[in-house]
Amino acid sequence: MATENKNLSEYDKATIPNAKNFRFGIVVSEWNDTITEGLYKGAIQALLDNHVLAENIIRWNVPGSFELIYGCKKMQQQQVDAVIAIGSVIQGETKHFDFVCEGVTQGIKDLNVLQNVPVIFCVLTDNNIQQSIDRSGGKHGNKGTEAAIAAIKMAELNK
Ligand SMILES: Nc1c(NC[C@H](O)[C@H](O)[C@H](O)CO)[nH]c(=O)[nH]c1=O
Ligand SMILES: CC(=O)[C@@H](O)COP(=O)(O)O
Repeated sequence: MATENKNLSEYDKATIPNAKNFRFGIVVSEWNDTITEGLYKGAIQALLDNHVLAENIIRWNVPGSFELIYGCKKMQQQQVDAVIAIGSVIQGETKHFDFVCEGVTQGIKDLNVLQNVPVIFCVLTDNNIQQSIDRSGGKHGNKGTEAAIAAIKMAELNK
């Protein structure tokens, strides 16, 4: 099912574990920060709505999505139950988009394989800014919300 056929912000609260005892790390890329801040807002709201305590959420910024790999690796060491990687990669004139997207995807996959703290992939990889707007609080909802719910579920799984 493509994103256009579902709303990223919708979830059944009855199916979400109570997250009041969980700690979360959120690493936010500064590239396309109007988008990444929108994703962050969605994630924070969903965590708080599911009883996560504000003092149990750590936020770090990194320059771009490629640096999410290193930032999340360090965040895994902060006694958190899950990490959320937030980025926005938008196609430009060159193939750089392909390399950034592939690199961050593989890097975050590796962190999930090599370490015992789940890292949630909240990285938009869009053809244009409108697609990013639509997925960070626009008509398709907020991928940050989706990522926060995934983080709670994975933290519960990892208990
Ligand atoms: N073009 C985008 C980038 N590029 C920067 C890289 O992520 C990285 O910071 C740089 O190559 C230095 O290592 N990053 C994004 O997050 N989004 C983009 O659209
Ligand atoms: C994803 C990118 O690195 C890209 O937005 C950079 O733009 P360009 O390919 O025009 O250099």
